[in-house]
Amino acid sequence: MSRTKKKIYTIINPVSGTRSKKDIPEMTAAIDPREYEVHILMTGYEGHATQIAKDAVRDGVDCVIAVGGDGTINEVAKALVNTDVVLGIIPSGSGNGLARDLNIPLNYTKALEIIKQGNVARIDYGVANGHIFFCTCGVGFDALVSEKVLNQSARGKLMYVKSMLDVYVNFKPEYYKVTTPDGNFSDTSFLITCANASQYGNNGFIAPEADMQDGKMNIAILRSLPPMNIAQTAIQLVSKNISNNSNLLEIVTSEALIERESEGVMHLDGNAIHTDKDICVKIIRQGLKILIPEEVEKPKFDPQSFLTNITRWI
Ligand SMILES: Nc1ncnc2c1ncn2[C@@H]1O[C@H](COP(=O)(O)OP(=O)(O)OP(=O)(O)O)[C@@H](O)[C@H]1O
Repeated sequence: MSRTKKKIYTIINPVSGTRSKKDIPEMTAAIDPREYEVHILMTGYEGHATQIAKDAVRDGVDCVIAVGGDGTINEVAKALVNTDVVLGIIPSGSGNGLARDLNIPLNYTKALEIIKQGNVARIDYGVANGHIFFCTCGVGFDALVSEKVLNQSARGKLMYVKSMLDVYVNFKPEYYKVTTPDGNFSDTSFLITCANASQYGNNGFIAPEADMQDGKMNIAILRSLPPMNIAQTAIQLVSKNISNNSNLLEIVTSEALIERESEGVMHLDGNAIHTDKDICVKIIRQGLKILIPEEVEKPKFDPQSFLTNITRWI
């Protein structure tokens, strides 16, 4: 008697990151063909990955493999939360924050091996004014940089650095009031980041202690960033030492209300959107099933990769 095969959808964002993805359809199609029926789908536009992932849920697919960066993973995963469909990741973006945080290798073959191992974990996700995020969301400087990047036709690190400088020179800190069950804050700030994952991507650790399975977020509030502190703060970000920054305050909590002076931009997993003056952020505990390495041990600070990280950020 023939057994029904399990179904996998592989969703590939052809424009994410800079690495070629030409081998990925063949690689994923070769996942044990006796057991699995693999469908390969390319995204054609922004938001398409969510549509395909919703179809996957409706079609009773067992696993969706997202091939892209944090933006693509966000689009796919938000359709899978609170379902039994498991997310697999082949990191192929620019920052790859979620994959790095979960110790998923950036190498395609190794990432596929993790998927084949079939170790399913559950991770938390965040909701900010109804918008789902998995890594970080926030307001202030990094939200404005995300918005600037979104409006550029060029891509690449140079454009990113230029956008940061453009935003920095015109930056006016806003006044925020943050109310949580675990502590409050009110003052002007350079940025406020709600971190479910410990990093923005590219090993820029804004909340090195954040844990994606604890039902909480680490709210990192950087009160100011004077020019003479920029280099030191960049070093602290890549060396997981941002807690030594005297301008940083952290609140670990499961929900928060962020009030600001007017409506404006907010970023979610590096993508900028416009939202209300007040932002309600909540963490939903372990609402996403995901394939991760069996031994999830967070990488410790590695002095050898330090220079590489610094080069990436500056
Ligand atoms: N065919 C397409 N054409 C144009 N944009 C697309 C297409 N498919 C997906 N997108 C959009 O591409 C954007 C960028 O993707 P993604 O964030 O995965 O890559 P990245 O920015 O290189 O990586 P990271 O977020 O890790 O830095 C997403 O916001 C997504 O909506």
